[in-house]
Amino acid sequence: MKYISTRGKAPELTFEEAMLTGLARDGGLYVPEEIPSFSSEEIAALGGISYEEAAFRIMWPFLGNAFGADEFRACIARAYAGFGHAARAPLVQLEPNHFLAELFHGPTLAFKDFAMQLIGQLFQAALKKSGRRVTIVGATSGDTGSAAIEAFRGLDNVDVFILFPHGRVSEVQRRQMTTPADANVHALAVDGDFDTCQALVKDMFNDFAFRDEVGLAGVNSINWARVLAQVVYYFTSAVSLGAPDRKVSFTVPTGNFGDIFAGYIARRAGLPIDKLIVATNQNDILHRCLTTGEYRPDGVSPSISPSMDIQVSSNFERALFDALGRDGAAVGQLMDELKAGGFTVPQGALGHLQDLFASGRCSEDETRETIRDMRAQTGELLCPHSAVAVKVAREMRDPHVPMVTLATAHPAKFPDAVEAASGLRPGLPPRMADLFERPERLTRTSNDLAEIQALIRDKRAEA
Ligand SMILES: Cc1ncc(COP(=O)(O)O)c(C=O)c1O
Ligand SMILES: N[C@@H](CCOP(=O)(O)O)C(=O)O
Repeated sequence: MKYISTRGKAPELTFEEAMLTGLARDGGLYVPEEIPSFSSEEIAALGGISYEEAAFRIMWPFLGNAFGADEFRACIARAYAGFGHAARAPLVQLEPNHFLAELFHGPTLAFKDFAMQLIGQLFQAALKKSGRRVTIVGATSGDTGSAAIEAFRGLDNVDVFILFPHGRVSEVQRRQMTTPADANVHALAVDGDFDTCQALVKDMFNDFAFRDEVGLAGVNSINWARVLAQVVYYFTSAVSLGAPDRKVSFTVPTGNFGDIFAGYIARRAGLPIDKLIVATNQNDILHRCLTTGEYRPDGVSPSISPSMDIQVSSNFERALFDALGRDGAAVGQLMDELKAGGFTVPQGALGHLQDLFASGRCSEDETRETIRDMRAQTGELLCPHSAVAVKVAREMRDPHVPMVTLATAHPAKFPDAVEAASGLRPGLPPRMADLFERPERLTRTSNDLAEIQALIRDKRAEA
């Protein structure tokens, strides 16, 4: 199994190399050269087995010979052992033929734990063998950062630096990043928004001298392993609703396009998915692009679903690559235009994207109304991100096809917004009950690349 860059100019890599590399050296993102395909019998056989066994069967064909089968099974077992629900990704019914996949039972209460807990294990296994030391630098709008810090804290061979937009994450998210005392993890509060943080991370990858000096690695969804681990719950959800004999649709609260791209991979691998619906908040660049073909970021507008406050959506590049017939030069051209302000998706590629993805948008008022109504009608207390998706799913779903809406975070990560909408203040699980008493440790910084690189060098030297 080989991995190739969406810009077509970086070396082909194995799964393990792609995982440890993050961004390709030509600025592109790694994707599998070919997508393995599962037969109807193989999909049906996922029914009734554990989440861990399903995870093994789905991911294994993507790995090549990166890990031994027993070694990979052990990594999966350790990754999901700390989840607070036996099913890992349980489905609850909201209304006839509409289900919620609760993806927030992991250690940091967001869907990011599904991938991050696993790649924490895989990094550890790979680095132990090679004796390498890496510096993980990640950008977060709140959830990736806490999941990464939780997955990598205290590990040998890894230093972690998470850049988050100062003042633009919830207090719970910030404290999840700033309260772990482990010396190898560092939370950096950066002036700017998530796009600023993500651009800084990409600039660090494109500075080859720095990249090689510190052994840079990435755990944002630019890392293929992140996307792969998220493919699993599409299969497990669909199978429990009748796949492969029945088609199932999904609505996904979307920001960086990683989660919905995992759904696209599941469909390419043979899962009978009817509609894949991109749900955006008021930062609706993806919805606008999928309807008009114009991709022109016009500034992030802070919302009550802050983890989706993104305008430069990294993984859209992976979808464009396929829509453009895997033409790396054409992708590179559009990405150059993006740097200069934006691009227009060529007609043929737009038609292709529209066949693959539907989309909808949810305003701030609609998010609040959905939280309130769903609590009253179903008893389910949604986080604002999940509410964005539930609203879009209810508007766009075919009542005859089961719809799974992904619930990507626990409401307790956003207690102020949820309380303002529903009158109920969701509480943190007992293991996090003292989160607000724990001492915080963070570094404030400007968004100057050289300043942040110097900071990373200093902190690595102290470790
Ligand atoms: C709670 C939550 N929901 C949805 C999203 C959007 O997911 P993606 O960036 O994979 O599109 C994020 C951030 O990524 C998130 O943290
Ligand atoms: N919403 C994310 C943004 C980063 O996305 P990623 O999936 O590319 O890591 C966050 O919470 O940090």
